[in-house]
Amino acid sequence: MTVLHTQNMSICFGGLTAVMNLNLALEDKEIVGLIGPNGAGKTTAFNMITGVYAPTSGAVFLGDRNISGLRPDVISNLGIARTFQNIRLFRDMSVLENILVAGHQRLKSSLFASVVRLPSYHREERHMFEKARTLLEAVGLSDLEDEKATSLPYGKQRRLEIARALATEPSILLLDEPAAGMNPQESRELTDFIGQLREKFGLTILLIEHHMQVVMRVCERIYVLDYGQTIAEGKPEEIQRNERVIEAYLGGQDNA
Ligand SMILES: Nc1ncnc2c1ncn2[C@@H]1O[C@H](COP(=O)(O)OP(=O)(O)OP(=O)(O)O)[C@@H](O)[C@H]1O
Repeated sequence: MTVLHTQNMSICFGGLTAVMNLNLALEDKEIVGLIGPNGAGKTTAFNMITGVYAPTSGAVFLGDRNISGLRPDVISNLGIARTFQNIRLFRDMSVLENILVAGHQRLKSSLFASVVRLPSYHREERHMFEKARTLLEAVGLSDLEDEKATSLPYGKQRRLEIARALATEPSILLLDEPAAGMNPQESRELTDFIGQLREKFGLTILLIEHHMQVVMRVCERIYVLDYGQTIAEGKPEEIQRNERVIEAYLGGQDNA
């Protein structure tokens, strides 16, 4: 079952077509890679799927619903979450507080209930703490809940960022270069972690990544962009053999 697809999704910035006629489909619980050289249009594709930009032409569908151009918060509420290339944590907050803030959008209590602290709000708040702790346990950060977010080692900050995205209770998770800046040990752990996330949270995952070992190990299917155009789509072994891909991208990478 296709859970998300784009239909000839395109965007122009002035004279530059950053993404042209992208037809990408995610099947339920698939892990799919989106790769390509710098400036190929990968993050821009994420930005259109998550409502940061509206496509200039074409559309994004979540199930049967056309979500093109909806606001990012609306799209997040519909179950699409993302992480960013540069880690975006609340630097001075603890690990637990970072999760609590992210889960806030799922609160049902009214402003009035929270301001006068009605029992219903207390119940919901307690539930929020329980959920945040369950999430931290699931991503292996339980013992660090009181640490300042930025005091964590890099790999753990990435995990926390992913946990923050999960706090919005998504069904689809978009990861933008999660292995960026990681050492080989951390990126091996990340590969396993992404696989576990799908199982634990029943997620469909779309992954932008330059680290080819991570992509080839974790993705079941891969789309390759170059100058905004889709130059290949297929299984990892097909992509590795594809001449156009090798020429455009893999050939220039020493970690391919
Ligand atoms: N808001 C914008 N205004 C103008 N040009 C933009 C804007 N956003 C992206 N671009 C351009 O669109 C193209 C695609 O950029 P994008 O960031 O999507 O590439 P990418 O594949 O994610 O690259 P990288 O791997 O380096 O992150 C680039 O030429 C970029 O300069």
